[in-house]
Amino acid sequence: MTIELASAGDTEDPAAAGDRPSALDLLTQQVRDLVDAVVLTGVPQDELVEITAELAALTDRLRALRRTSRHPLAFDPEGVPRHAGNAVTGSANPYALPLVSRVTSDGTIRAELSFRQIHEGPPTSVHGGVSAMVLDQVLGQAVAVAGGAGMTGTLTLRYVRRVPYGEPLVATAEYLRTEGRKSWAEGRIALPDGTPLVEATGLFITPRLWTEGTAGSQ
Ligand SMILES: CCCCCCCCCCCCCC(=O)SCCNC(=O)CCNC(=O)[C@H](O)C(C)(C)COP(=O)(O)OP(=O)(O)OC[C@H]1O[C@@H](n2cnc3c(N)ncnc32)[C@H](O)[C@@H]1OP(=O)(O)O
Repeated sequence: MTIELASAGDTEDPAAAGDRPSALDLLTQQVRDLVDAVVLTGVPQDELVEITAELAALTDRLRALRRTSRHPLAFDPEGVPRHAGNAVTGSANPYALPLVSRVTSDGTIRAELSFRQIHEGPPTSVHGGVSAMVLDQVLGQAVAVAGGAGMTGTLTLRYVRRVPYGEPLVATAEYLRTEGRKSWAEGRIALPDGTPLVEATGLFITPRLWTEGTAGSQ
């Protein structure tokens, strides 16, 4: 198999890399696959011991050279914040789904997603905190695209129906209004036919420090 990689240095600038995955993106996806495999594995104990030793060696190889800075925050042409290290969207963060959002013609943030078994809370259902994390992100993106980027002040959720994993779902969010440094948004995780599973409203506050010219240093 030939894998066409983004060229060296592109990892810091997704726009420059185009649609080609970087080596770091591929590593990250491999680790996600690994995590899924760990949750579902049924291999015998002695095999688990051997695999653990191999993973420990790989972990040491990755630690041989450590980043000294965070992944940078950038904005795509639609104004959606992109951050490779983000816990929900990060292309370089194995913990992230990753969630890929776009802005629709009416300004709605829309992301198609599918949770996995690693997101399980109650048996056969997605953990409520994981749903909250996704909604925090898309609501935050909605206010950011509208020009009111901020930190979450409050996030209110209504869990309407159980959220399944392994099925296609849609997360959407709309900017509502701004008063001073406060902006509000609402959103939901729904089935593809629009049936709501979790609904959310959120207040996002642009920290005083950001308005004083130190954005991104928090
Ligand atoms: C530019 C780059 C942007 C990048 C963004 C990418 C986004 C991507 C999407 C990411 C999405 C994920 C996002 C995440 O995960 S954000 C992570 C989760 N949230 C936090 O960690 C926030 C922690 N808190 C703070 O940093 C500060 O307390 C903030 C910034 C919120 C306010 O501290 P600041 O010193 O600036 O404000 P102030 O004290 O002068 O108060 C101002 C006004 O606000 C009112 N108030 C204050 N707090 C609350 C509250 N909790 N609920 C309701 N109201 C609150 C207050 O009464 C006052 O009202 P009024 O008296 O004026 O009426």
